Amino acid sequence: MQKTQATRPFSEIDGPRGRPFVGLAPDFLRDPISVLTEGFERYGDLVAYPFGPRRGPLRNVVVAAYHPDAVQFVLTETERTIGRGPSSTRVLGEMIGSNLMTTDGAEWRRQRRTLQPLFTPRRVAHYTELMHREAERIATEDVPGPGSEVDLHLLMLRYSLRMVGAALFSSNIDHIGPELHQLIPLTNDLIIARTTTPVRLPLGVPTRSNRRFERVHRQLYSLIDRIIAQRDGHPADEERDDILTRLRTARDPETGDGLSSQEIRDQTLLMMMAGHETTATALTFALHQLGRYQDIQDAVAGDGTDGTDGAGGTDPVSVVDHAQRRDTLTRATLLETMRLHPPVYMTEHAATEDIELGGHHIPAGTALFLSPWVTHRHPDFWPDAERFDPTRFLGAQDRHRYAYLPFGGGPHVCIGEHFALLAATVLLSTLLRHYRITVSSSEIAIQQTGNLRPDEPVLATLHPR
Ligand code: HEM
Repeated sequence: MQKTQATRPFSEIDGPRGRPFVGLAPDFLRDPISVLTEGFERYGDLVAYPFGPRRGPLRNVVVAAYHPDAVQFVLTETERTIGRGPSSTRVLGEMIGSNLMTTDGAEWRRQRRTLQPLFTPRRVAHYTELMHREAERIATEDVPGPGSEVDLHLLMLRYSLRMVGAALFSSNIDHIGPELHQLIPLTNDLIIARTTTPVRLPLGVPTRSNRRFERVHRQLYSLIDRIIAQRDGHPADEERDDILTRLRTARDPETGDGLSSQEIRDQTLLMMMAGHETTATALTFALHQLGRYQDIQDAVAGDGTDGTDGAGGTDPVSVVDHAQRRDTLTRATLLETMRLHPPVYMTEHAATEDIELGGHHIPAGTALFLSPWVTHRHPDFWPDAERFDPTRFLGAQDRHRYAYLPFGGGPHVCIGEHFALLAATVLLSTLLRHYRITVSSSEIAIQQTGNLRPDEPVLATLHPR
């Protein structure tokens, strides 16, 4: 680390005191978004949060960086002086194996090199027709009837599961929906509990919590094995062009090595878990916002159909063509939704060497938090931050590149970003061409374990247009 004269010591980073011995751990486990937001409002761009004693050998102080300059530093230094949060990554690995989210260094680079070509915008565009087919099915087969009330989140989970199932396995995986939707929050809870426990016994020690952890781990793998076996057991009429086939034939461009079958299980399980719920959450919040703001909804419904799509078009365009365009109100609506409700509202990192961040010295080993939720509301970068205004994302934008990070950034940027945005754009366009949506409540109660998700059904009425 290059220390400048002005570098201030770690101990001078301000932050809440927390409770004796345990610091803010209980408050954080209960309501992380409030702890992060209040820390920023009170102490500013860099905040020290005690998660144990503030001093002594058991000291555990986590630093949250909210200013886009510091966000940029953390994300772009990743794989150099900054790595993943060690405990959460280790525990995630115990649950879902060795994959892009649980490795770093040379092993992660090898995996990323091999998988990256599967997720380029051009490659992902091949799935647009398939996404449109699944979106039409949702609009025509899954909405109970004209003027009926639906749970938007359930509907979006169904869409994103079908879409992920079709893209990953060319299979209809509707039948695993109930099991998976029960397993995802359970998995999150177990991972958080094991990450934050003061004494983490090896999984081989048969404590009650270890046995539960192992049981859920086995259930997840049994699920992925059943899906793969079901898919392989059905001969395809034509050559399949799904992600599983591509994983099986993918080669590391540097060494020519392929992935083992265990690695393929781990990566597909990760993609199913990482891609499915996050996309559904983004869509649920987007539809809910549009239910609140009917004028914006009408504009999005007309986007692409009346020649005023912001992309200079003058003819109505199909959902599939419209989804390929970048500067559209539909896409801007999704981006603005994820500004206010980023499905991944916080990420954890750690300094692997001594660094300087926000003018302070940070010793190696310190855990670092970034929070899209807080940075996306930073008043210096987002005027009138609480206002839902998709036009922020239309046309030329000269804001700080790291003031917006729903998909992270730097080397570990979300590999599924283009896929998720495309799938969500297609669904939004399709559904709004069929229905006008009104919502029953102006707010969505939020559950914050793991990722963001609605805590209760998000009720809406779909009126045929
Ligand atoms: C709206 C939907 C999504 C959101 C908001 C989202 C968000 C994120 C974020 C913030 C990260 C960085 C995490 C970190 O730095 O610790 C990430 C990483 C990742 N995401 Fe996504 N994601 C979404 C959809 C998807 C989809 C559809 C897939 C898979 C097909 C996916 C697969 C991954 C993987 C594999 C990583 C790890 C990348 C690496 O470290 O190399 N995500 N995602």
